Amino acid sequence: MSIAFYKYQGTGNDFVMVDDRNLQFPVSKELIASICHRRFGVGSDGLILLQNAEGYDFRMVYFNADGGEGSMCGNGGRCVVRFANDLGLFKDSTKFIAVDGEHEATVSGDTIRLKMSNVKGVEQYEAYDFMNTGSPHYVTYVDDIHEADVVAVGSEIRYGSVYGPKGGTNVNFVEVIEDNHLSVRTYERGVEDETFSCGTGVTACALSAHIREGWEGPVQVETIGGTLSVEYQTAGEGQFNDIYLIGPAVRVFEGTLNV
Ligand SMILES: N[C@H](CCC[C@H](N)C(=O)O)C(=O)O
Repeated sequence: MSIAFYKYQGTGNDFVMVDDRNLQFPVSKELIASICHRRFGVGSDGLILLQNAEGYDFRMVYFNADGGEGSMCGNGGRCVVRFANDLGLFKDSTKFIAVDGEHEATVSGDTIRLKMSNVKGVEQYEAYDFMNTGSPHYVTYVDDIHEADVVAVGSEIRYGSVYGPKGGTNVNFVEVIEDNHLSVRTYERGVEDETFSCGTGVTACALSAHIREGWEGPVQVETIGGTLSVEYQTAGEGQFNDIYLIGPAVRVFEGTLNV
């Protein structure tokens, strides 16, 4: 069968997007992994199905590049908002449902402002912070982000004895540039590689830095693929509400999958 697809990217985190409102997409781990493969397929960090959802403008169903259904994806969320806007499903602001619950978003020119799930707690250790921003994130600090061995150290932690048995974690490396300004590189589980940007990861790093540095925010975050901004309200120790991930998301090309 032939399926129309669209390729989107948000700060270099790229996704194959399918309008699946007719629920025709033949979901299988192997098929999705082959579509996301950068040699044998379209090539992307993940695949997103846009489906109908009662009471919402749409549902976001996100799969990692390995074909497994992932937890929340912040950049994918921003990209699917752009896709829904391109499809004419809403004009300026939208409410949709994803694996971690309800999300609101607004579109203003190039910029997508996505409301993230509340963060209910941050585990703090000497060497790192750990929290769930829709996906699990390990946040560790380095002096020079360019020197970080993201894949080697990231995969060690992702598969290690603490997080490996719990389903793994994404691993973020943070360099503090100045007040309210970070540089972040991320090893993503499910992609099992460094990606150019990770939205839920960038969010976790901004909140971690708020706790460690006492900043007021918003926090600007540099990634390999561009700049994101994170706004938030504090809501008690290690708790945050009204978290927004803000940045660009664009359609790159479209085509047909023969599956
Ligand atoms: N790239 C995504 C994160 C995907 C999460 C995924 N790697 C997992 O934990 O299953 C983002 O922008 O937030």
